[in-house]
Amino acid sequence: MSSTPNDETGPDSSTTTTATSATFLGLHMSSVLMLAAILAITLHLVRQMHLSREYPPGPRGFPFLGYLYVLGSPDKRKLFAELRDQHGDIFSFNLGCRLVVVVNGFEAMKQVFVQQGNSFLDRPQVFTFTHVGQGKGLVNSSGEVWKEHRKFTLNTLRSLGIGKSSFAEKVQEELTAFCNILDNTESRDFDPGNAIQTAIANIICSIAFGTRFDYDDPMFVRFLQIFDENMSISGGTALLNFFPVLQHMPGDMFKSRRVLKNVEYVQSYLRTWLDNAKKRFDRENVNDLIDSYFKEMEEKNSNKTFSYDQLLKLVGDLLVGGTETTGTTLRWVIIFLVRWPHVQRKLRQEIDTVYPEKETPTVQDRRRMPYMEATILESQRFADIAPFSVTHTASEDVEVGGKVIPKGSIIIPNIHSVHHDPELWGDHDDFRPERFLDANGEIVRPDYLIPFFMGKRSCPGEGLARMELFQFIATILQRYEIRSAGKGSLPGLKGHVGITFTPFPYNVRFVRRDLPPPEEEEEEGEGAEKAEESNKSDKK
Ligand code: HEM
Repeated sequence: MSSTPNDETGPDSSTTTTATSATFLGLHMSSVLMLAAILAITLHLVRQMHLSREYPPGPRGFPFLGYLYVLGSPDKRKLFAELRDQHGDIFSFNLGCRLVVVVNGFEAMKQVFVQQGNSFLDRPQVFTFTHVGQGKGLVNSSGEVWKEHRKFTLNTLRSLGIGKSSFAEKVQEELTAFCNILDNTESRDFDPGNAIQTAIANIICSIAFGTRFDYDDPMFVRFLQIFDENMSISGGTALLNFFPVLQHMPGDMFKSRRVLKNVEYVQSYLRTWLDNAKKRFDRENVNDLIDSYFKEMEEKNSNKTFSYDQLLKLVGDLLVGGTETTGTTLRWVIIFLVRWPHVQRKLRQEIDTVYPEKETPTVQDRRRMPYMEATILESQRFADIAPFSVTHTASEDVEVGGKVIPKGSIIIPNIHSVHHDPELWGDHDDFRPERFLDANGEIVRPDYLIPFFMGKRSCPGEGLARMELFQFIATILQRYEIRSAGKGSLPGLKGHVGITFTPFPYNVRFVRRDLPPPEEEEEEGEGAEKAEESNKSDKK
């Protein structure tokens, strides 16, 4: 039955049959709903247009969906550079239900994360932080939980002597095990990735539990594999931060269920370590981070947020934060030393001068080794392993440069835009440690080198990482010459941009300096020339 204009007079019409009124009611309701939907969409669009004039400029994309193009972009470093050119240092775009604000360049970053830093300390309330990170521990928490756990972590790392000679011995112990692995390769092609990751994870384990694991311990190997898998697949779950409804899709298209299962596995593994530590806890004999935490819990100091679950997350955070980052940096350093062999040669000379009797390199000698220090700084700048740091949110509406960064928006600090800013560095695409040395060969470290980020939420592991990088590189180069793999194939400068920027797997050779070179090895000079030549044509 078709509707007539009369139908719209309403259900009171005396001649209307029951069927007609049902149809009429249905049509009436659907028209009302449609009108309401159109009105809501119009209001939303008008509001968005109005608000977007107040927000930092940028592409707005489709209604409700936002700037989807960013999701398909293979390298966000390039996309953000283009958007910065078009819209300025602070630009924004909508993505699903969120406004994303990207902060570029050193001055803008200082303004947001230092000068107005107190309003940008928190983590956004989105899938990554609320579901994967459970809003607990240190990396994923905000407010009081974050404040107390941050203070505890910094104090404990300090009291354990991180960055000082007492702890340097622990790092050296691990390096002995690591060098055994390299010795066993007998100068053959070898991918050092797994060994590096295990060594660095072991150092965090000594800090957390006072223990280390064998490189072939099956449980530890499995644990690290799960860790690794989550680093590589968790990028896919980022979509759920912007379109949370997708969490409820059947199957596991975004790998979120897999990521959460892995998190559960890691938690249960850590729980057994914690349970054991709890059993042997002796408040008079506190030697590691877990014991310090138990002691704080017992004494009920000012810490109101401490709990077993928070500790579990904190230990996981230190393992994630401290293993992937330092390990990835070391993997890049090895690539750079093979691709720029004159840098490797200079470093070996410096090491041999400071340690003529092949004494064990120790962190106290850092000041006597400016070229080493400069190479570490340049590697951190050039590799830029945390190109977008970790996302923050605004805890209130904040005005920056005449625009409003609204409460709850997702804020991306674009560290890459600083480390590869031609105005700051000039030849930013060249690997040149000398940029950190003055005319007297002394270190100059500009404050716009920010691999550990800036402000109150900067990396608490900086001291440990700098110590590890120094001791690993100095010890490796004292013992080996690192050469390209067979047939002179060079490890590449391209990698995967995820949470960190990681190199693709590669092989190199660690040739013992104290043994005669293997017979079929080409002379260093030959491979070195090839490498220098290749760098000219193979820019990052
Ligand atoms: C070369 C090595 C490292 C680099 C480049 C690095 C870089 C960073 C960056 C960029 C952040 C994010 C700051 C922010 O929230 O914006 C961060 C946070 C963090 N890092 Fe590191 N890191 C390194 C090593 C370490 C180590 C060795 C540890 C372990 C002790 C560690 C533990 C953490 C933790 C727990 C956080 C979260 C801090 C917070 O939310 O308050 N990192 N790191």
